[in-house]
Amino acid sequence: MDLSSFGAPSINTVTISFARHGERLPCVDIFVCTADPQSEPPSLVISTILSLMAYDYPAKKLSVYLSDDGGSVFTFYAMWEATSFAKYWIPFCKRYNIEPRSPAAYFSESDELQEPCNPKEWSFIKHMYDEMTERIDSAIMSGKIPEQIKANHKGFCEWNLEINSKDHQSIIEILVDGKDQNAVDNEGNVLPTLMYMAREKRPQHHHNFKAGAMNALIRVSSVISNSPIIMNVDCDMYSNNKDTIRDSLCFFLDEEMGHKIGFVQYPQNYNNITKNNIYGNSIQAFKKVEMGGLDSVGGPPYIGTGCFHRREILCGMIFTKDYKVNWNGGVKDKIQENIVCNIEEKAKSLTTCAYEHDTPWGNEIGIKYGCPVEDVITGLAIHCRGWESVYNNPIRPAFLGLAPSTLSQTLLQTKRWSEGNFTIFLSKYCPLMFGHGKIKLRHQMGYCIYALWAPNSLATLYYVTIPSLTLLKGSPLFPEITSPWITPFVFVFCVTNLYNLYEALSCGDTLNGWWNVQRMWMVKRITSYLFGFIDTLWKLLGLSHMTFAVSSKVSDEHVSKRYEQEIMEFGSSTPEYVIIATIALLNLVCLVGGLCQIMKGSWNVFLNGFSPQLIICGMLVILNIPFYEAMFLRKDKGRMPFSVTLASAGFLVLPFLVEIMIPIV
Ligand SMILES: O=c1ccn([C@@H]2O[C@H](COP(=O)(O)OP(=O)(O)O[C@H]3O[C@H](CO)[C@@H](O)[C@H](O)[C@H]3O)[C@@H](O)[C@H]2O)c(=O)[nH]1
Ligand SMILES: [Mn+2]
Repeated sequence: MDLSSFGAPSINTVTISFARHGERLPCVDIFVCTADPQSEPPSLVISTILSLMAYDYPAKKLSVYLSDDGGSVFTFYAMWEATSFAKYWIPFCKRYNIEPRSPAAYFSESDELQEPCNPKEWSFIKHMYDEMTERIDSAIMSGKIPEQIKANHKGFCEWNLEINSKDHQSIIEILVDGKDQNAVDNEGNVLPTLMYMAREKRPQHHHNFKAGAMNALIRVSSVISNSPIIMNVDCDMYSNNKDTIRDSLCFFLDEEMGHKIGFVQYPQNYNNITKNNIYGNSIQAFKKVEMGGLDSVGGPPYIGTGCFHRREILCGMIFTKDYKVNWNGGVKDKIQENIVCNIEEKAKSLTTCAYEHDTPWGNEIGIKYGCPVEDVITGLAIHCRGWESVYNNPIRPAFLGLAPSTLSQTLLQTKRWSEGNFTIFLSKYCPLMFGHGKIKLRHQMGYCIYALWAPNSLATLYYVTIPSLTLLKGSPLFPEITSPWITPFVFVFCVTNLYNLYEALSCGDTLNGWWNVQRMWMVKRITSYLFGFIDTLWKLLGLSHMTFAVSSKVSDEHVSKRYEQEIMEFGSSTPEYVIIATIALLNLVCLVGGLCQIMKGSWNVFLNGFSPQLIICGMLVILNIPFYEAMFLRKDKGRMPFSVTLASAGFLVLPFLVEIMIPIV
């Protein structure tokens, strides 16, 4: 997508400003968040960290910060290991100009030596990497870290017996101090600053999930590097392109328009999407067309990862026409303060549970609290303060991460997002309750549409049940094709779907992939959006509190195998599956019943107007094929649990019982 057609600065003008800045290039702080060593394994986290440390950007201007909400000694240990490995990895990457710079991704992409590396060196680095991951994994397996390793860093002392992820003091450890003359790689080049943070957690204090972690990082980094640009990624989103920092700065440094730009957002790309996108997690048209198109109306929303912000705008600054940037942050502070311990102590005091009490943090300053999509609502607030944003979608993806790889994880993630979007919608009308009254209607329009997911989920339920029932019972509860208003409806339905199909195919999706996305939309509407809606109402009534279920980035061997083969994963019983199975069975039973009636000749399908029912029901049955397989044909562990099939068969009988008692006329 050519951004310039939407009014964004073109790369040409920006390359010029880049050349002009030279040594005066701004410092950049990189934030990485992790929350749970089980769903986000430490070796995954450090691969991301290493890819970020190896950016093609002056190392003395780069600082990488990890926030660990899991407060895990294993994550800290992995970070300590990564510090030593970085001394070999970074010069290796730079010497041979390799991509991607996440060691996990690099070695899994190329199990064999790649040109132009020196074979000996390549094997040496690979061996070193394998040994490191083995040490980390075996420490995790055994549940403890060898004493001789612990003796190497004072940081390990922070973890005593009483510590757990929900109850611990602030832990701040500077692993590589960029100001230290001795912090160099094995070729004597400066290393980027590297820091580990686990903010204080106490059971009686709410910690505001990722938003709280990001805000703690903003404060901590302000006393360490205080760079004017902040980039953030989720712990699975490794850098896949060594030039991303330079590319992004081009937008901020643009002489004509740069001063208006608050943040530069990259798409969320995944490296684990199957050929036909079985869970519909990657929608190319959304990434290529819709997000890009938003550049013409002030820019895309902030989507939580793969984003560069000005520090000032994250701290609440309002845009003014004569806004002037000070690009000097970062370097100056590095020279001023030099005693690591002092800085660590100061940083700790900024990450206590009580620090934010009675302050504007989480509202006017920093990432906003109280919304499960803290990213989107924060981005909207930034737009409301007058800033624009830019979407950049280079051909070589800037970041690659992990999409949910089971059905339940996908539905859980969608539920969180639907709750979040619904909360944004409500925040307009209940500002007191959510404290985000400043969102303007214009910025909100899109979210009104999201909010309609609740009625939408009900409408979907209607369209997946009533046509079938009508077909079976022969009573027109579902409008017939002959009624005057249904014709335009059918026309609109067909045209939008055909256009949608065309767009998907032209953006690189497969036909099968498009079909899978349709199935997932249906499933998400009758489960995630429905439950998301109910949960948001619960919260509104004060009956429950906000949660943030971290999506798992690992699955066991058999589960991943099925994922690669594009076999849907069920396995355990959940209410969502009962809904899915009930609807699927209902469609099947009704289609069979309807067809039997036709065979018996009791009504002429094409003359008395039941053909739309037949078509819709038939399509739904085809859409539901993987669910029938999961219920009746599959033998593997990921099949639909028998209890779910039984429960849905029970629910299926209900409408027929109702009919016996109150006959449908
Ligand atoms: O208490 C928490 C919970 C989560 N996280 C981190 O937040 C990130 C996103 O969590 P994940 O489970 O991967 O959620 P996704 O649905 O994949 O995340 C998308 O949606 C979120 C909002 O719902 C955004 O915050 C993310 O940036 C965006 O990638 C991960 O790095 C987590 O480690 C924390 O740091 N603390
Ligand atoms: Mn994620």
